[in-house]
Formats: sequence, structure tokens, C-alpha cells
Amino acid sequence: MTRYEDDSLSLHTDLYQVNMVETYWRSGMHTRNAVFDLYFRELPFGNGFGVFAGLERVVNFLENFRMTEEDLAYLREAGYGEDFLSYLEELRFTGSVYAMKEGELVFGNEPLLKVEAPLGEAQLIETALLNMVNYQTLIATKAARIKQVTGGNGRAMDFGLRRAQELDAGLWGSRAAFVGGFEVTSNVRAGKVFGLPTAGTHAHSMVQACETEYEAFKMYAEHHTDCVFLVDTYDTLRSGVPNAIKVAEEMGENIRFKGVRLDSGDLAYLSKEARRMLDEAGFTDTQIIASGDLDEYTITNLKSQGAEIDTWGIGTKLITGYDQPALGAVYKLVAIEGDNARMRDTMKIGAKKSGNLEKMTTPGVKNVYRIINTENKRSEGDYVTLAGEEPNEQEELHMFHPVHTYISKKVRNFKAVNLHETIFKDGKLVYSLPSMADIQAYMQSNLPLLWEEYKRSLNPEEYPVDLSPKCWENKVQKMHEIQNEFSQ
Ligand SMILES: Nc1ncnc2c1ncn2[C@@H]1O[C@H](COP(=O)(O)OP(=O)(O)OP(=O)(O)O)[C@@H](O)[C@H]1O
Ligand SMILES: O=P(O)(O)OC[C@H]1O[C@H](OP(=O)(O)OP(=O)(O)O)[C@H](O)[C@@H]1O
Ligand SMILES: O=C(O)c1cccnc1
Repeated sequence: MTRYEDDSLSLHTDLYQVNMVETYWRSGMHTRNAVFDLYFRELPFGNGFGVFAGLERVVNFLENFRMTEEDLAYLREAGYGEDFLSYLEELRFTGSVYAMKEGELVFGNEPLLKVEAPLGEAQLIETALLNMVNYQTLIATKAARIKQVTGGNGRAMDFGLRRAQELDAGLWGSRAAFVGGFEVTSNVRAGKVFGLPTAGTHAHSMVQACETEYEAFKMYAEHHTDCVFLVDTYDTLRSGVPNAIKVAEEMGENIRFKGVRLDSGDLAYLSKEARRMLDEAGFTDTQIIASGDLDEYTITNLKSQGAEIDTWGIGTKLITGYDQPALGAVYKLVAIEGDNARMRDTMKIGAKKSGNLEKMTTPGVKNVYRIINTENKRSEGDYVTLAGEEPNEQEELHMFHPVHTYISKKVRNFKAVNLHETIFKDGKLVYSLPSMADIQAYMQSNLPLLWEEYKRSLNPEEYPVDLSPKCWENKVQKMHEIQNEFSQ
């Protein structure tokens, strides 16, 4: 039982955030303008690209951000003073948010989302934003990775709900799977809440509940027009497929015999045999659905064995991000208003002995552009600039690796597309959330921008995410300033 009844998410944060905000407020720093970047460092699953998801929930969260009476009562109980609670009571999100569109193809070390807000607000929302974007982007990326191997004509179906890490992950995971390209979900609530296409077959329990498998299929067919029969409860080829065919023949035009589902055994062999049997019986349009611990590796392998599988049902390994359960996105302060009311770039160096530039944050208010080659229509890479830079006004771009700077190229004939949409401006929502179908279509329409080398599932090439010379120099200069301060 919960001790409080409301469904406020405003305390969906870590205690240290509240304590920092109290400190800022008591010192009068809470209203200073701050800029935070939200980004991950490394692509998950060894994939060559990521798929951004989580924005819709971030928007809902920020729009509804206010401390309820129960939030305040809890904080009062925890010992916070009435004066600070009065500040929290009035607190709303008044800042600006710039973010990638959901479904955007994304890469390491580029801001997926940028928050410009009074320090107190920007700090208090950090944990929730990371929580939402980390999980949803991880699952959307896993889904896209699986879709890359099922191919255009192999349907991917999300079966994950029962295996997800609790209710929220089940709901938002199904949505993320759709963002990443899954065609359909078994999750009825996700269908209701987000309008996702749903579909389903039946379980072994229905077959077990009847005296015989034939009786179970027949009973289902008598009450449903669209029928997919699960054929592996007893013996797939000797009992399951023949019973499915028998019922379909008996029911004739009264049903649409959509397919059979295989959930165990040698899926390559069984699918080929089932296909042969269905075709011989004249059911050439009937599909074969496979499930049972599938992921991109088993699917690739099954396809290489010539498996006759049309639809892939994927649960556990999709919804839990099984082989990499965390994306590791972070939220870092990159600029803050100083005593003189001017913005000051900030940087975190960290305790790395190696002086690894990669782990250091990139200071400054920045934009991210995708550099599209206007001749071959492919992306040359992403290009992170300082605010105010306008790459489209340049004749030629110098793109170089931000750590191994000798890896460089000059790009002409390009179009630089700003990847950040303005979502909130001074607390006001100025972005209309696209439909789920548009989000998925947007993701798919962007895939041709990437060379195949970035999209292969095994050992893809590293897609360039470069800093503009000004952004890079600013970073190096800031690093030297910090180092000099300590060597004096
Ligand atoms: N031809 C195949 N080649 C490679 N992997 C396969 C093939 N057929 C099935 N698999 C995969 O191998 C694993 C099969 O594991 P296992 O034999 O333990 O379970 P199962 O046959 O699905 O039966 P059960 O559901 O009773 O566990 C699953 O992950 C399945 O997706
Ligand atoms: O294997 P996953 O990728 O996680 O996909 C979800 C699994 O959930 C069901 O099995 P379960 O044993 O839970 O129920 P059942 O009795 O209907 O087979 C289904 O048959 C899949 O095998
Ligand atoms: O509809 C199905 O076949 C289904 C749904 C959830 C999990 N496993 C299978």
C-alpha cells in the first residue's frame, strides 16, 4: 500500500537533487540560468545507431510539474523548512527544452535534449528525465536492431509485457518498441493508451484446458474470425499443424485462417515443414509466427537456415534490453549564469589519469546538426557547434574526430540540418507531439541517410559525431584554464 494517494511524479527524483535545490534557494542561486545537456556516451548493444524515445513522457512530466499537497506533506515530514516548502509549492517548469524528435537516429556524445532553465528547476527534473529517456531510448534502439534483421517483410511483434521490469516498463517499453519499428504489440493497455496496433494468438493453457488440441482450436474458431493456432503444445508436426488444417478446412469461409505459431523446438526445421504442410493443404497465404526467447542473433541464425517464418514474436530480450540493461545517459551542466549576469561555460574533467577527452563534458551552449551530402543524400556525420554558429553559411566544413583529431575530412556540397526542435520556450509548450505512426515513419525515413556500414548489426563502423573547430577549441581552452588553476 502506498502511504500517499496522489499520482504526482514531481518527487520522482533523488534526494540529493532536493538538497542541492534547497542550497541554491537559500543562497539565492536558484534563479540563475543554467544549461544542461542530456546524452549517452556509447551506443548500446554494439549497434551502429540509436533511436531516440522518451520525449512524449518528458513533455507530460514537465507540463504537470508541480508539488502537490502530498508531496509537500512528505517533504515536511522529512524535515524541510516551511520557507523552502513555500518556494517548492510555487515551482513550475518555466524553462526551455530543445530536443531531438522521437524516432531520431542518435549517436554517442551529442545532446539528445538540452534544458535551459533556472538552476533550481533544471536540477530538480534531472533524475526523472534521465529515467525516462534512458529506458525508452534503450528499448527503441533494441527494437530497431531487431527490425534490421527481420527485414522489410518480416513482421516484428512485441510480446514483452509479462517479462518487463514492472508496469511502467511494460507500458512504455511497448511504445518504445513501436518507435524502433515493431509493427504490432500484444499489450492491450499500450493499444488503449497510445493507439498502437495490437494482435494476439492464444496460449498453451487454452489447449491444455480442453480435452484435445483439436477441440481447443475448434472452440476458438467458433468464436473468432481471425485465427492463429498455437501448434506446439503436444507435437507440432504430427498433431498441431494437422489439427489447425483440419479446423480451417471445417470452418471454411467462416474464419480467416491467419496462421500458426511455433513456440518451441527447432524453429527452422519446424517452420519449413509446417510451410510445406500448409501449402499442400492449399493454405499458401497462412503465415508462420515464431516465438520463444528470440532476439536479433537467433533471428539472423534462423534466417540463415532458411526458416519459413513471417512474423517474429519477441518478449524478454526486447523489453528488458537483455544483453545491455542500461543506456547510461547522463545530464551535465554545460553553462551557468555568473555573478556578472553573463553566461559562463562549465566543464567536468573527472579523475581520469589518462586525461581522456572523451569522458570530459563538452562545455557551452551547443547545437547539433546532421550534415547531409547534397549529392549522394547520405549523412557525413553529426556536427556539434556552439550556439550562434551557422554551418549552412560556410562553404566548406572541417569535420574531425574529437579525440583522434588526425581523422578528418573537408565537406562541401552539404546541408546542415539542426536536429533540435524547440519543445518548451520559457515554460510554454510550443511543440505538437506527433502521432505514433508519424514517429515510426520518421525513424524509417531517416535510415537511408546512413551508409550500410553504420547499420550492420555486427561491428558497425563508427558514425562521426564531431565538434566544430570553435566548439573543440572552447573545450580545450576550458580544460587548460581548469588545469592552470590547479597547477598554480
Ligand atoms: N534452428 C534453430 N537454430 C538456432 N536457434 C534455434 C533454432 N530453433 C530454436 N532456436 C532457439 O533456441 C532456443 C531453444 O531453446 P530450448 O530448446 O531450451 O527451448 P524450446 O525448444 O523453445 O523449448 P521450451 O519452450 O520448452 O523451453 C530458443 O532461444 C530458440 O529461439
Ligand atoms: O520468449 P519471449 O521472447 O520472452 O516471448 C514471450 C513468451 O511468452 C509466452 O510464453 P509463456 O511461457 O509465458 O506462456 P505460454 O504458456 O503462453 O507459452 C510466449 O509463448 C513466448 O514464448
Ligand atoms: O499473442 C501471443 O501469441 C502472445 C502474447 C504474449 C506473449 N506471448 C504470446
